[in-house]
Amino acid sequence: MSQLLPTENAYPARAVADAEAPLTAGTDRYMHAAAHALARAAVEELRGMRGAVPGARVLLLVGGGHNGGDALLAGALLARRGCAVTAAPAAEISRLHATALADACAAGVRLAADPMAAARAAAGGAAGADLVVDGLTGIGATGPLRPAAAALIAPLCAAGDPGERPFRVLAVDLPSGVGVDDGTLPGPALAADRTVTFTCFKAAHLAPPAAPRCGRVDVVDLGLPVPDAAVLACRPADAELGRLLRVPGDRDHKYTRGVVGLWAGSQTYPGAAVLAASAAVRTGAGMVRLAAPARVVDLVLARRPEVVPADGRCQALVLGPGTDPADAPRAAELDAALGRVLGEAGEPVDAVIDAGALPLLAARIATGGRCMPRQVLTPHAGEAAALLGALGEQTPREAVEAAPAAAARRLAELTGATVLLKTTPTLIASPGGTLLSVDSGPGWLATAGSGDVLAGIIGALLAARRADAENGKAVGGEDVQAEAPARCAALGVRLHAVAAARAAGLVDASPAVTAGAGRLFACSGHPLAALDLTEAIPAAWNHLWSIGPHRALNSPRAGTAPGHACRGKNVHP
Ligand SMILES: NC(=O)C1=CN([C@@H]2O[C@H](COP(=O)(O)OP(=O)(O)OC[C@H]3O[C@@H](n4cnc5c(N)ncnc54)[C@H](OP(=O)(O)O)[C@@H]3O)[C@@H](O)[C@H]2O)[C@@H](O)CC1
Ligand SMILES: [K+]
Repeated sequence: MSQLLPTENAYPARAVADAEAPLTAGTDRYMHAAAHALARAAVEELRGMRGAVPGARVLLLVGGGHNGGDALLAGALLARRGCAVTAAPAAEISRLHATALADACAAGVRLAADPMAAARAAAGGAAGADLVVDGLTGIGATGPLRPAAAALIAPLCAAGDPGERPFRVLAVDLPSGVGVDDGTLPGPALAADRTVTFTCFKAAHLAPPAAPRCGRVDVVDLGLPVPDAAVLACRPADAELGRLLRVPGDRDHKYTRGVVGLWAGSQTYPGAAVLAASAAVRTGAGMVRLAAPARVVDLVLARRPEVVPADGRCQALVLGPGTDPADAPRAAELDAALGRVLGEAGEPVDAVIDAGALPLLAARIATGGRCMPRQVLTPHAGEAAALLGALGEQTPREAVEAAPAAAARRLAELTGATVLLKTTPTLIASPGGTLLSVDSGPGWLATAGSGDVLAGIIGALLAARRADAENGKAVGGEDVQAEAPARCAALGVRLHAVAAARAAGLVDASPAVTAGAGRLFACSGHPLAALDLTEAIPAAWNHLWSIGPHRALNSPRAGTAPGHACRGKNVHP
C-alpha cells in the first residue's frame, strides 16, 4: 500500500464560512468570481442543449443570502450575452443582495412580480425555461426549505428528474434544501443537472441521498482558503486509487500476489461462486481457493480451471456470496470460517463479509465477537438495517436510506469493521476513519450477481495488501495502514464501476461520468450481465493503473522509472 495522494475532501459549512469570512468581508469580489464560474457552466449547458446562447430563457431562483447574490450576478452576465433572464425571488425584495440585484436589473434581468407564476411558466409549455439557476440557499441554510422557497421549486420538481424534463438546472454551491453537512433531504430539493461549488466539496456533494441530486459537480477555486478543519467525507481520486495496484515482478509468486479463500455458492445459488471466483482471478489474485458444495465446485472449475478446490493458506477470505441461510450444515461451516476470520483460533484474517455471512456475523458480535478494520462488510441498505437491528439498534430500511452516512458510520463503530454500504455513490466507513464516497458506476450495474463480482474484486485486493504487509512492502505509517482496507474497498468499487462502464459500452469511465446512474453519458450504453463485468475487469485494471503515478515494480531491477516500462502496453491480470 502506498502513501496517499491529495484527496477530494468535504468540509463542514461552518468551517468553510469561517475560513472565507476574513477575505469576503466588505467586498463582492469573490461573489463576482463565483458568478463568472456559474455563467461559464450555464453557457456550456445552454450550448449543449440548444446550440446558441442568445435568446435562451433563464429563470433565477433567488434567496436572501449570498447564494442568491451569486445567482443574480450570474444572471446579469447571461443577460449581457443575450439571454432572456427572469429572477423569481423567495424573499422580500428588500432582503435580496442589494448590489447584485442592482447589477442584474441594470443588465436587463426582469424581476418577476409574481414569482410563483414565473416558476410555473418556467416548468413547462412552449414558453418554458431552458435553464433554471437555483440560488435559493447555499452553505448558510439550516433545516428544510422554508415555505416560500419550497413553493417556488414545487412546479419545477413536478416536471420530472434530470434528463426527463424540458429544462436543465444549475445549482449554485449545492441544490437548495439538501442537508449541507450530512447529505440528507430534510425536505424538498430540486435535483440539479450540474452544480458549481466553491473552494471544496461539502458533504451533500458526496453523501446520498443528496449526492446524486447534485448532478455533475464542478469545484471552483475562487482564491478563498480551504478550511483547517476535520474532514466530513472524502472522494478519493481515481489516480490515487489506481496507484494502489501493483504490477508483479520477477520475484513474485502466488503468495506474494495474495491468495483468496472463497466461501461462496450453494445448491440454490451456485453461480455466485463462479462470479466471485472469476472476479478475484481477473483482479490479479495469485490463487483462488474455493470451499463449496460439490456441484458448485464443478461449476466453478468448468469455467475457471485455475481455481483450487481445497482449503489451505489464504491471505484473505470472501465469505457469503450466494450462500443459502436455509442450508443449516453449510451455514455451520460458514460460521466456523467466520470464527477463523475473527481470530478465535489464531491471527484474525482479512476478509470480505457479504450477503449470507452478514447475519451470522451479527450473531457473533451480539455475543461478544468483534471485527477489525481489515474485515470489510458489504451490506446493501436492507442488510444494513437488519445488521443494526441484530446489534440492538432497530432501524428500518427507510431510515438507512434516508441517512446512509450515519448508518455506515454507526455500523463501523458497532462492529469494528470497515463497512461498505451499497448506495449511489457507495459509502465506506471505518472505525475512526474518514467516510469515503466512491462513484459506483452506471445504473446497468443493478443486475443479479454484480455484488458477487464486487466481493471477489475486493477479496483479491485485500489479499494483495496482506501479502505486501507480510513481505514488508506496506508503505506509510499506522494512520495510513488503519485506513488501507477502506482504500482497498474504494479501489474495488472503482474497478467494478469502470468494468461496468466498459461492459455496458460506455467508454468514458471517469467519476464525473459514471455518477448519476448513467444519465450523464453521451450515449445510453446497453444492458450487461454480471459475468461480462468479470471479463471487463482487466481493462478497468489497466485504465486505473495507467492514470496515476506508480510505485516501483516488485523486482530487483526496479531501477526503471516506476511503471514506465509497461506504460501504454496492455498489461493486466
Ligand atoms: N460571502 C461571500 O462573499 C461569498 C459567498 N458565496 C456564496 O454565498 C453562500 C453563502 O451565503 P450566506 O452565508 O449568505 O448564506 P445562504 O446560503 O445564501 O443562505 C442564507 C439565506 O437563506 C435564508 N435561509 C436560511 N435557511 C433557509 C431555509 N431553510 N429555507 C429558505 N431560506 C433559508 C436566510 O434567511 P434568514 O435566516 O437571514 O432570514 C438567508 O437569506 C455560499 O453558499 C455561496 O453560494 C460565494 O459566492 C463565495 C463568496
Ligand atoms: K443553491
